[in-house]
Amino acid sequence: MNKIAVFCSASDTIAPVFMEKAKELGAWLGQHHKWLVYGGSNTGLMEVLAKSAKENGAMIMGVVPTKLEENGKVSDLLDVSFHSVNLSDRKDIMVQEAEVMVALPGGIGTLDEVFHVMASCSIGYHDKRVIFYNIDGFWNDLLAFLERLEAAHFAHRPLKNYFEVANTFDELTRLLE
Ligand SMILES: Nc1ncnc2c1ncn2[C@@H]1O[C@H](COP(=O)(O)O)[C@@H](O)[C@H]1O
Repeated sequence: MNKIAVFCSASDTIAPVFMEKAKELGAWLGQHHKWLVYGGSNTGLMEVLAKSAKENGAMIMGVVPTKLEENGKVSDLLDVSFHSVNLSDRKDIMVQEAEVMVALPGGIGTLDEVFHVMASCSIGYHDKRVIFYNIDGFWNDLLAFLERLEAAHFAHRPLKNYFEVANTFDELTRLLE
């Protein structure tokens, strides 16, 4: 896969382990000549990831909503930028541009992106998957909840059709190669 979207936290105050793992992924993207497609913000895991990716040779595509521009939060690292009107068309552009989406730890913005991709896949808009990068078991509770809702027949097809889980960096890179 060549174009990889990453959803991840915009927060600067999360635990250092998440920053380190984002940096490691960024370096891998660069060393393997990938395109990073992401939210284009200059904060949190997004900036750490993009900086490391760029330093290692990746091309950086940011999908930037107008609000982010108005608030002066756009990263200087972008090689290509798409401008979106809001968060809804931003997600569509990211899905359209990337071949796969990786979910690093994040908050409601990241959750919104993950569920958008899985829901739009579930009704046939695309066949792209989310990979949950489960750093330090960050996604365990959400994955358990998804299992519960599937066991109670709230899923129309097996949810494993829409996502994969990488518990280690090696597992993640194997899925991305
Ligand atoms: N206001 C936002 N700034 C940057 N990125 C955003 C914003 N709202 C949604 N996003 C997207 O969601 C995540 C970051 O949001 P978190 O709530 O910190 O998880 C990121 O992937 C952005 O593309």
